Amino acid sequence: MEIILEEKDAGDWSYRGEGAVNLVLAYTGSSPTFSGKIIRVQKVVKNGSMEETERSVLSKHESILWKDAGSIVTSPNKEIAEQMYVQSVMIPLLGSEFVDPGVRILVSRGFLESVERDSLSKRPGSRVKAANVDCCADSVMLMSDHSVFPQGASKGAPCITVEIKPKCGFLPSSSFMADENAIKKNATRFKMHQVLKLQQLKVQQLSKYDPLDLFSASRDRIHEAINALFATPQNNLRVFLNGSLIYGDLGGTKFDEIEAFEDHLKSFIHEENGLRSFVHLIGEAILKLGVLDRLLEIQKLDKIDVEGVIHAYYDIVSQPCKLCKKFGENQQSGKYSSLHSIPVDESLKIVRDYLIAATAKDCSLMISFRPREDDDPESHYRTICLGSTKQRFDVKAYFIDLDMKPFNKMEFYYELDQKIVNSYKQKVGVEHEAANKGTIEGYETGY
Ligand SMILES: O=P(O)(O)O[C@@H]1[C@@H](OP(=O)(O)O)[C@H](OP(=O)(O)O)[C@H](O)[C@H](OP(=O)(O)O)[C@H]1OP(=O)(O)O
Ligand SMILES: Nc1ncnc2c1ncn2[C@@H]1O[C@H](COP(=O)(O)OP(=O)(O)OP(=O)(O)O)[C@@H](O)[C@H]1O
Ligand SMILES: [Zn+2]
Repeated sequence: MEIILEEKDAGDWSYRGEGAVNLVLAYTGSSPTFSGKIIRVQKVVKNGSMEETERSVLSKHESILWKDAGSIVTSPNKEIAEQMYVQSVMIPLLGSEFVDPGVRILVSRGFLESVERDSLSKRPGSRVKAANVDCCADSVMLMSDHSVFPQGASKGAPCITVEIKPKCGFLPSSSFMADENAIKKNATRFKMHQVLKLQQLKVQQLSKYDPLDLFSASRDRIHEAINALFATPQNNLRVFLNGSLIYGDLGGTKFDEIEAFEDHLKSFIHEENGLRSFVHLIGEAILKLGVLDRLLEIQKLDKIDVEGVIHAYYDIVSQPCKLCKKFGENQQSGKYSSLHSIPVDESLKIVRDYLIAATAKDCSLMISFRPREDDDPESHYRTICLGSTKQRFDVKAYFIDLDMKPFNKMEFYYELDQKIVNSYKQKVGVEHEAANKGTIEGYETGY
């Protein structure tokens, strides 16, 4: 008989955290079916009207875009289409080892309403303001809780999990980028976006993290990236001990005291400088599992940058290209005309690849460690040895949030990109001016 979560079951699920699109709840009850599991519950934007047709099917253009990708298009509703996207698009690219596609389970409206009520006090105000639980959904995604190891052997051993949102790990080199945006070839999207986020008060300080370091495959640079993530975790780093947050910001909870975090590490890493060793442990896991290499390749499916892709988008939606119109006939007959003269299948591939890359630029990675004792039975996990203490750890890694990015976000993507590069150029311009002024003033006062 198919399981349906009803209102009476809601008390067994407790708020874990959320992103922009999903609320995540962990199971706290005693049923073996759900032990060690979480559910991802879709949210719906507040004041945004969602038509019934929008909920149940892909848009017309999405159906064309994904027509050859497994059964995404024939899925009976959007939730199943999302799951098919992970199965038919992301797993073949990322490999199945690090992806848990999850299963959908049915829920009643009463369950969702109850979950919404119970989690309200734990949710951050900004997220509550932006979206509610989508109480009209009829299913949620059930997945393993990747912040713990499944119960079994080594039961009772502590588990530490680090969650990293690596963001885009390469610099674009597309010739379709406007000359005045050449700065994009030298400054990462992450670094530039930080400037805009600071202006918009979305972050309190500029992050020290550089995604190019994390993806570099160089041990020292990876350590540098992880240290920077600890210095400015924002939404790029979280650490869990046995499923509970101990460092970083999740939902309404925030832990940013590095000393308190190091105290937690003491029971896990038998060394004074636990943080340094933990950073090494994460670095070894990234290198040994090779888990970021494939992700980077998928991110690089964004070959021509949004400044090129947007032209293909207008051809697909059969609208006059707003960019070519804005920048005039010269540009139209210039470098963008080649994009406007390709067959529609090629335009579709360009946009499809861009959206797949967008998923890979936005997902997160959860890497878990559990100490292994010499007399522990054989483990099917990979093992990492920490050089400094000679301790051995089981390690596992999973990507989370491999959601399909909506086709109708393309114009938004282009506009956000321009906003990011403009605010960064402005900042760099102001700094140059200030530096020049300083030199001139120094020159003047020096004589
Ligand atoms: O555009 P970006 O790079 O800011 O990424 C968005 C994320 O912002 P970030 O910069 O990581 O804080 C953003 O994360 P937050 O809400 O800021 O935690 C979302 O992940 C968003 O994706 P979606 O709307 O949930 O599909 C992300 O949007 P997509 O670009 O992945 O669609
Ligand atoms: N399978 C899982 N196991 C453990 N924790 C999870 C799992 N899936 C999600 N989480 C936790 O819940 C948080 C929110 O989940 P998720 O990133 O899927 O939400 P989202 O709304 O899709 O995010 P985004 O804003 O990036 O689109 C994650 O940052 C992570 O801490
Ligand atoms: Zn154009």
